[in-house]
Amino acid sequence: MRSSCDLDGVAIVAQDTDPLITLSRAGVERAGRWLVRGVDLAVQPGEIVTLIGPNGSGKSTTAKMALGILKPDEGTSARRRDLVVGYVPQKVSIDWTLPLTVARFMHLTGRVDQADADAAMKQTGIHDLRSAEVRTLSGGEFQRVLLARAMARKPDLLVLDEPVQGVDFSGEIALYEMIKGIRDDIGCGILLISHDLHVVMAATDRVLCLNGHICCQGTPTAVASSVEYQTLFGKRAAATLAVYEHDHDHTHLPDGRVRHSDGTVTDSCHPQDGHHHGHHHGHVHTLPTAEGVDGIERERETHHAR
Ligand SMILES: Nc1ncnc2c1ncn2[C@@H]1O[C@H](COP(=O)(O)OP(=O)(O)OP(=O)(O)O)[C@@H](O)[C@H]1O
Repeated sequence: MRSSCDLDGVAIVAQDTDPLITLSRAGVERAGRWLVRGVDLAVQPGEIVTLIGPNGSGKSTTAKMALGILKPDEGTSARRRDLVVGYVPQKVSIDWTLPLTVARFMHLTGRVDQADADAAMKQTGIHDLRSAEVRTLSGGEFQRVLLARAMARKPDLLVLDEPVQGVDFSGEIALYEMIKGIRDDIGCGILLISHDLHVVMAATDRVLCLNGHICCQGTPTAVASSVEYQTLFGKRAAATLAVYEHDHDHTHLPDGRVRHSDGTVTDSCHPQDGHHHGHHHGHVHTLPTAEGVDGIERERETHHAR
């Protein structure tokens, strides 16, 4: 049984068997423009859902709607009652001139039990860094500190906005292994945001590709058994990474317009676009880049080059 929507347009889900968070046909509009529209999304306990899409495609906006930070202007956003969320945002504002140790940073926002903070620091491998100044940490260490801080809350849902940013390839693999380990240990749901359009965490149950709406969704393909990927990534990486093959029936043009499968061009995506399942290539998102309009295909090359 669900309670009715409150004044914020955010429904509270009463039943423990419902998903942790649910978005139904949800959208956010600013200054007459839909940042995202028509988004259906649910995350169950223990499930890993990865949102992918190019820069500005609405991934963070979607996550913020799911968390209730942003109110949908259309559709609904529902969360389980008393849902505990661990959120690692894309950007963290810190006054780097102030001395701040890792141990203090763990308690900076919100109350966290010391025992939970210690356990989280151990699990993310940063316990030995607890007396270190946050400003001296490497990118990978700082991401692990953010993860530890989110975990110490013992969340039902962990929301990670680009957790592997600023982290090198082996650090990325280590972080993905850690995130999977957290899910296995505490059984929380995980909503992961990534701008890598092709390579996702292998433990991902479902991938949603956003570009102002859900362009396509499905399960990634495991690459662990592929000799080609083992050669490219190494054995450990191939076991941790998977490939997502897109399936779109329309093309996003560099000027923001959309070409549909029947050849017509419209100013924006229709909310009813997408929602396709299955996996095959044969689509192209053309995005403006310094060199021209080669967004996705270029990213694939970049990744293979690593
Ligand atoms: N408050 C706002 N007012 C107007 N436009 C906004 C606002 N917040 C975000 N946007 C715009 O909405 C679009 C989606 O932003 P969002 O941060 O959700 O994208 P994203 O997919 O997470 O991007 P990135 O990969 O670059 O982090 C962008 O074009 C952004 O400029």
